[in-house]
Amino acid sequence: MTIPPDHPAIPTPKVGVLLINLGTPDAPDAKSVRRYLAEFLSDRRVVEIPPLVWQPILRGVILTTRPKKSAHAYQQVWTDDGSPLAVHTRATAQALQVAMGDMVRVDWAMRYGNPAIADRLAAMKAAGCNRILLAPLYPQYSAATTATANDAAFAALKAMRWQPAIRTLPPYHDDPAYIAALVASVERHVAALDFTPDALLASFHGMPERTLHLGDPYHCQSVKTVRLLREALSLPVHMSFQSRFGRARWLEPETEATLTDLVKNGVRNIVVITPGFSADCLETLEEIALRAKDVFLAQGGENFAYLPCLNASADAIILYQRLMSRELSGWID
Ligand SMILES: C=CC1=C(C)c2cc3[nH]c(cc4nc(cc5[nH]c(cc1n2)c(C)c5CCC(=O)O)C(CCC(=O)O)=C4C)c(C)c3C=C
Ligand SMILES: [Fe+2]
Ligand SMILES: [Fe+2]
Repeated sequence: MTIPPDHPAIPTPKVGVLLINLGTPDAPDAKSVRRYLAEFLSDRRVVEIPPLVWQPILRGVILTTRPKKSAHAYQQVWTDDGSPLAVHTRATAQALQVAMGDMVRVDWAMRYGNPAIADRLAAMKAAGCNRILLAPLYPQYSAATTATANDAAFAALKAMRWQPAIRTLPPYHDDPAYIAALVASVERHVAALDFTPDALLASFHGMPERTLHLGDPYHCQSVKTVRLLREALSLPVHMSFQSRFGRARWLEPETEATLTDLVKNGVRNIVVITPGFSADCLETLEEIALRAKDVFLAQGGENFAYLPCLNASADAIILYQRLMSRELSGWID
């Protein structure tokens, strides 16, 4: 059949980008934190202990003690608009939507809690998206973050009769656009400080050490990010791993121990960045900007500045536009 000349143009495929972050409680109270931790820590990609062993410990010990303590920590960083992780991720999606224009629909979701990945995928599909790029916002690949975000998306697709076509964003730990965004952000924030730093510490979220021996790329990708930062910055750059959980050995060196060693070695003025986090959250704002700062100053440090994550900054939007446009090649041109 030939298409008559007055046939309406075939509609351009509706392409979507779903930014995915880790997830956060709905409110900074023990009940909401408990619900969030129960979902998060029951994920077998996060805690790789057989459920018959792990669930009694989780239900009997962790979920009876940790929610109250964590809720107190969340209260110290909560904003009028909600949890920082959600606020920054939403702002990033909104700014990226403006940057990418009408050809792409940009949405955001959380792996745990709200907005749920399944709900946002359904909404994108209902809006006509038949090609979707899943973009877990983790520069360094980890099964506990990147893989589980994609798992949740594929589980949602499993229930769809008519699935959209899917692509996933690879890790971008050594992408020149990511390093350039971090360097621009560090230089801008350091120029605005009222002290001159002796060194910079890049603190990454920790992982159990066994994941490194099993061949997971997270540690090596974090080390490469730091090497590239070192080559681009004029400050001495150190690295460490934060947010230990449980009794197993985690990646070393640990952040607070590293800060203590740096003071012993004469560093008095430090800037700390958390390049493994795309958005500020409990782990950066409470653990680093508040608690790690106290440790550094108590050990004899004089000046400590935590520099924010890329969040929804202009540097971040330039980076994400570049990353997403590359992955969308052939879908939008
Ligand atoms: C086994 C435990 C954990 C692993 C493995 C883990 C890996 C991991 N996490 C992030 C990013 C974030 N984690 C956040 C909070 C958080 N992480 C754990 C445990 C593990 N993380 C817990 C128990 C918590 C909750 C808070 C607490 O009770 O201490 C967050 C912040 C969430 C927020 O609401 O602000 C982020 C982000 C990465 C990148 C990662 C592996 C590379
Ligand atoms: Fe974590
Ligand atoms: Fe923490």
